[in-house]
Amino acid sequence: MKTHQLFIDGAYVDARSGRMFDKFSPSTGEKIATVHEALAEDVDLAVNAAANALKGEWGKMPKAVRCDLLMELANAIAARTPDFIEAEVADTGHTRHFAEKVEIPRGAANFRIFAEMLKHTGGEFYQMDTPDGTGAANLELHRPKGVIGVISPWNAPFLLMTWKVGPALACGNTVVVKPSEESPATATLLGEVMNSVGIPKGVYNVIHGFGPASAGELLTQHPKVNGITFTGETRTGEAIMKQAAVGLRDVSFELGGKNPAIIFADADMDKAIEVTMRSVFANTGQVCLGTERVYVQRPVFDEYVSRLKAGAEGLKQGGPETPGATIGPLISDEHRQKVLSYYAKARELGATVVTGGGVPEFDDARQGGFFVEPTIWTGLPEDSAIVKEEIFGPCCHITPFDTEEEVIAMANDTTYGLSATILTENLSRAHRVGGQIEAGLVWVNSWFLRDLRTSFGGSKSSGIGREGGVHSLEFYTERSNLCIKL
Ligand SMILES: NC(=O)C1=CN([C@@H]2O[C@H](COP(=O)(O)OP(=O)(O)OC[C@H]3O[C@@H](n4cnc5c(N)ncnc54)[C@H](O)[C@@H]3O)[C@@H](O)[C@H]2O)C=CC1
Ligand SMILES: O=C(O)/C=C/C=C(\O)C(=O)O
Repeated sequence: MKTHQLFIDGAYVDARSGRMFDKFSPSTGEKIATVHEALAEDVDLAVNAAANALKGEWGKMPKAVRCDLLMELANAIAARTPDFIEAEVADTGHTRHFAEKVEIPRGAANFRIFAEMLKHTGGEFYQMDTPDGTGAANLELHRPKGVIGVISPWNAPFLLMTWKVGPALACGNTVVVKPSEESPATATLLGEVMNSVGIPKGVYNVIHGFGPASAGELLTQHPKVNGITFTGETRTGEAIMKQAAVGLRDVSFELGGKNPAIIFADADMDKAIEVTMRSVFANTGQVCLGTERVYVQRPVFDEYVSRLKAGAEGLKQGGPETPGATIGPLISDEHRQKVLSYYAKARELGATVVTGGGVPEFDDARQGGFFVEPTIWTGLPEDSAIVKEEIFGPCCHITPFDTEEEVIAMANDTTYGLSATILTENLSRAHRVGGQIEAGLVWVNSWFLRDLRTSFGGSKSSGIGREGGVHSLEFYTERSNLCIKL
């Protein structure tokens, strides 16, 4: 049984609050860890450690040295890949394949890319004329923002946490990370690796706990936190924004989605199935970028539905302990209840259940886990809760369409605007339709293809701001213009 302490000022410490909570395995339901919960005194210690580190060795470190250190950190994470995989799959129930191929390598890449980018980024310079003819020179300077509060979710814990910590540290900030209460392990383990490569103490701090009236709320309200970055549910984003308003702290939010996939009749059907099998079912549908609404042009509707059904029924359910498993459990019993409430609602609303819709039965340890059946519906109107609300499970609703105009209107008829996927072999159509989709990310003939230099984030209720490439550097620094009269 593991115990996860807090990581503050370069050391693992017990929470002064004296409070602990339990962490359960998503794939068996058994208790796997006890976690120390940070309350006011602990949060204060972590934030003060981060604030002090800005004034010490880290704050004075030349940019090139800092970036080299982060490259070393990326290599050290890669060297500890098996440990990170074990920690991540135990907390999340993810298949080993997903952790090995996607999550942990991206954790290392999230440090490498921003260290490389920062090292080679030049500055902005504007020369201006003045009435006396001597002119002036403007230098746009970038300073670290300060102490960054990182609130991260459980669906891809290491990937999403390092996506924030990587650029924050590359820009010279310090961080206090509050990982989800459902996934404390990899953020905690990272403290050990930070120490092993010599990242100065206080630069990276981890506090555990919940959101309201716990570590999350206390961190985002702390007056010495200068910026807050968050990935999670839209309503939580709204709560954090209110908390951040005191003291006018800057925020960067990546929030929920109800993302469409649009399959045109001219699409390569093998590709359409391959792409949407991933976009609907990868990580058991617990991906903010995932597809929960599929729109299929009428001539290929029946073929698409029957082939996606076959694909869903071919998935093998199981956690990291199950050889050959291709789809894992949901993160918690609470989340399973939420997903199942939508399964029940779909039935009440009269959906055609193409496949799934229930809880699978197992005759082994998986019976205690938080599994639900991969599920496909058709036949519901566009204004039903199933088509409008983020479910965050392995499920989608499929609607037929006839024209481009009709499908663009349906795709955009949502309060969200995170991502979309278009399947077509017609490049002009891809360009025409893709440009009209109100979402931060639109993929054509692919999904989750990520170039880390590009902007990442959502419009409407799916977020505030963009991270990725230079956009991360913009959020994690404070600009000042130095105007020198010549
Ligand atoms: N868009 C996305 O990437 C994600 C969406 N979700 C959605 O959110 C639903 C709820 O899942 P949760 O884990 O409860 O997500 P959440 O958005 O409530 O939690 C994410 C993080 O925010 C923290 N938090 C919660 N309330 C807070 C507050 N007032 N102040 C500061 N921190 C706070 C949590 O402790 C956690 O670290 C899921 O059912 C799913 O639909 C969940 C995770 C990620
Ligand atoms: O690739 C990224 O940077 C972000 C991926 C986001 C998710 O997987 C998510 O929030 O579900």
